[in-house]
Amino acid sequence: MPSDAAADEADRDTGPVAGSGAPVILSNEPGSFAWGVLAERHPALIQQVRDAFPYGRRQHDALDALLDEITNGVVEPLPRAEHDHGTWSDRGRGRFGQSWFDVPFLWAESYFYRRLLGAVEYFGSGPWQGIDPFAPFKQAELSGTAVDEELRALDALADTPADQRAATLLHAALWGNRADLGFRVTAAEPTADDSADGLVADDSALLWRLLPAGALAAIAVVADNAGRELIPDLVLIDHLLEQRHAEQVVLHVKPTPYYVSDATTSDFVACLRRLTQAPGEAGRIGARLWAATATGRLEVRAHSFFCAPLPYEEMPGDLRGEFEAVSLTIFKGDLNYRRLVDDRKWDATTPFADRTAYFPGAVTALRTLKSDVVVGLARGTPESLERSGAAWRTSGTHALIQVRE
Ligand SMILES: O=P(O)(O)OC[C@@]1(O)O[C@H](CO)[C@@H](O)[C@@H]1O
Repeated sequence: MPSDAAADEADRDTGPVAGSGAPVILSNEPGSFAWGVLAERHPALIQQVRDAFPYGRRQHDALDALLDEITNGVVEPLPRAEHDHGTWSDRGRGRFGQSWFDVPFLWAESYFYRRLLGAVEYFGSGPWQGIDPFAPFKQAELSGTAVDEELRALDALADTPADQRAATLLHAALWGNRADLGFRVTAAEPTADDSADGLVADDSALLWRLLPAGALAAIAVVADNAGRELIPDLVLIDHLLEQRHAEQVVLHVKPTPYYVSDATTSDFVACLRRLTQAPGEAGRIGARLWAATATGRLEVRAHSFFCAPLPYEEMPGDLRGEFEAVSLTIFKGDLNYRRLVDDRKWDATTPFADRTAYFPGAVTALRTLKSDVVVGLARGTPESLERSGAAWRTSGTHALIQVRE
């Protein structure tokens, strides 16, 4: 569990203040994507969590109160007794007392997950301490037959040439980002057909140029979802280590449950175990990764800033130092993208390099589009996507690979 001191530290040393010039995304436009998350997904999620555990009276009352607050009330501060009361008092200055719909979307979602964990006594000192309210959903996905099939498919890849395998594994990790259980609370899962021609930006050639085989670089991977996203991420990491694109990989996960399916250390362990227990190539990959953790070639870290409601431009000095120390950082997923470029209504052709100029080193985003923010598109692309009439920004049918050297 993160200490209050660590989170305080993360917030104190904040570096330059994040971008300006485009309006911050709020959730107060009925019918907008952000509005739907607060008005529909969050209440549905409270119900799902309530149904998934034999919680006691106190927890049911707390969930009722949270539901009432997010639908009819205003943002309330954390109770004084909470270990991170001070941290969130600072983060929430100017936000408490407002409607949840009128504060920045990124902040509201993040605080919602903190409050949900509070309601189920995740941070308490009693018997529910550390019980992940999303664990049943993550476990069901990880033990499902879809994962069996995905692991079996690795056998066919074992003998393909390394560059072809690299491209396939990169795409598997990219599209694995559709496997987001929060996204599935209300939206239908996109079908395989939806992804045909779905790349709106593809800097993969530059990515491989930055990672030549034999370069023995250190790489950071900022994970997103567990299960059907983290497994292809781990398979890609194994490939990078095996082919000596990287000598060391640091995998950054969340310190506490977040956005339903975001990967924590427990989820990393569960995914690695799933791989090692699989037959064939998947099992061999799992064994190699397990051994890599013991030698330090694969290291897992869980900085408190990964659950902060802030853009990465405001990252604390120690995390900045970690990214400075590697040759490339790969950010997985939609939330990481929102935090990387800042959750604002940017013109979609704003260069990705401009929005990430503050980042201390080369950076890559592998993301399926599941919220309104996007940058780095070629001129004319946003217009032609709009003409298609599809919900290309938010439905997970489109994806991007963006790189800044
Ligand atoms: O980071 P991820 O897992 O790719 O996506 C997180 C996400 O589902 O959560 C938010 C809605 O709750 C959206 O911004 C986004 O679609």
